[in-house]
Amino acid sequence: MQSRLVEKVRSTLESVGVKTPRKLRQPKSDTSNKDRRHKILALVLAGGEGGRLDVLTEQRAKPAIPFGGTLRLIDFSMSNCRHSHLPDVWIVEQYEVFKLNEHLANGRPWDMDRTYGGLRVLPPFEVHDKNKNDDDKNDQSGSKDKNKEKDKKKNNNEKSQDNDDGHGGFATGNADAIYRQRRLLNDFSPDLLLVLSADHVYKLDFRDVIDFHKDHQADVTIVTTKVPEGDSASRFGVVQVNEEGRVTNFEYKPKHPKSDLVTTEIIVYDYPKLMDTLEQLADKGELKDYGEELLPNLVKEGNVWEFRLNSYWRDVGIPESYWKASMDLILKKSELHLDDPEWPILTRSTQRLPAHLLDSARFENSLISPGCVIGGTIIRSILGPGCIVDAGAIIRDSILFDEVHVEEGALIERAIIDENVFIGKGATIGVGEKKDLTMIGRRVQISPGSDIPAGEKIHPEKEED
Ligand SMILES: Nc1ncnc2c1ncn2[C@@H]1O[C@H](COP(=O)(O)OP(=O)(O)O[C@H]2O[C@H](CO)[C@@H](O)[C@H](O)[C@H]2O)[C@@H](O)[C@H]1O
Repeated sequence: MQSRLVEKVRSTLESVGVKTPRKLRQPKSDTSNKDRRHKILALVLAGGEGGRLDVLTEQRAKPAIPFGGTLRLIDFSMSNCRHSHLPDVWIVEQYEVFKLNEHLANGRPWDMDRTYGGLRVLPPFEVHDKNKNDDDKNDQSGSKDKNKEKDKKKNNNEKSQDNDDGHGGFATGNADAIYRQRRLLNDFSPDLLLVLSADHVYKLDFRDVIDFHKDHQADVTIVTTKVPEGDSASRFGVVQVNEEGRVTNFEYKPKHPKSDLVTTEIIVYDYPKLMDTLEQLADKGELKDYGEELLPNLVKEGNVWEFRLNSYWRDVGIPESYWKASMDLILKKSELHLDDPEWPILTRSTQRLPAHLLDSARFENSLISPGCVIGGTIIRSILGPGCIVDAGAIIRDSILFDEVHVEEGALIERAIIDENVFIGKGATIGVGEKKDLTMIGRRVQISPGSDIPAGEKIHPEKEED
């Protein structure tokens, strides 16, 4: 009744040329779990080591890396889930969980901290190991066959770190990570599983992909995009499609890509089909990443479709692409439009005072986060919360994470400086002919007058006890 009235108001307004707000437009399909025909679960894979990001992921999970000063990488998948009104979002974790969990704050930044549904974090876990218990009993009874039993146990462990039928333990890739959580997933029993990574910069209404998937009665829908400008298709899953949009070929990071169409790591699966396939593959051997066995197998079966994303999408899994996407925030602001009031990228931010820009400060096209105190010169750079840049220091084409202190006379060029770094008076970082990015890990102290040449990577200092 109410919706008919809303529809009438909307059509009257639009008939006289008034653009109606999103709230009044026709609602998209109902993704609420009350619709038993399509129970949808979003699964965000956030447990990879992200080793290609070098010193930035030595002490934190890739999804928890800062982006644009105040955001973290996982904010993009989380905000897209929230704005797409997905009722259940689960996060699969494994590597460096503490900082990530602190940021997730039980889902509060995305209004997902609910009693029923909302955010659920899936850490790696151990389950009952019958072999282990039997061994312990034998040990206690002082059996003469102790060594024989130990050998048996060793062989079992070599098979995998898991137990009984493969639940739990640490995953060897992201397909394996999904399969290891199958008990919880099966209990929830979704019809569709939306699998996302947590290291991409984009905005997308997942309801459009889900509608497409249902319309095509697909086994799998892969969101694809043209390989981003200046990037190489070889570091992605590369797909070929026919004229109706069916995926005809999938190659995992091929040396010689046959197309410029790549997967965005946004994939909708028919859940029973996914589990059947994982089950079959697990029987044959290790599951590893889904690009290695899972997707190629499903594509061969012939019911995998592409949903083309034509708007901004960037994978930021290597330093160069992370740096470029960060610079896009400054140089291509309108393309990304991160402060769209209808689709804001939400985050858990700490309370800070506004940035304090001193008389001596000079700026060119930069992003300065709250809590900064700036006396120096900042050119095309991004500063996270709480940075201090003393008068006479110059920062150019660089990214500083939280709480970096740059002293007077220091010069920083084309560098990524992690949180809590101190850069002493007159030090130079990344200055020279070489174009390679310079990266300084967390808590590193650069002494006054030091020269850190372009391309250098300095490992983070160990956490204090
Ligand atoms: N053990 C684990 N537990 C939980 N999460 C984990 C995990 N291992 C990795 N992940 C997560 O999975 C996501 C993707 O992982 P990577 O960034 O390592 O893969 P990559 O982007 O190279 O390939 C990816 O994208 C290409 C498509 O371009 C696919 O073909 C390929 O299978 C896929 O890994 C990340 O968000 C990561 O945190």
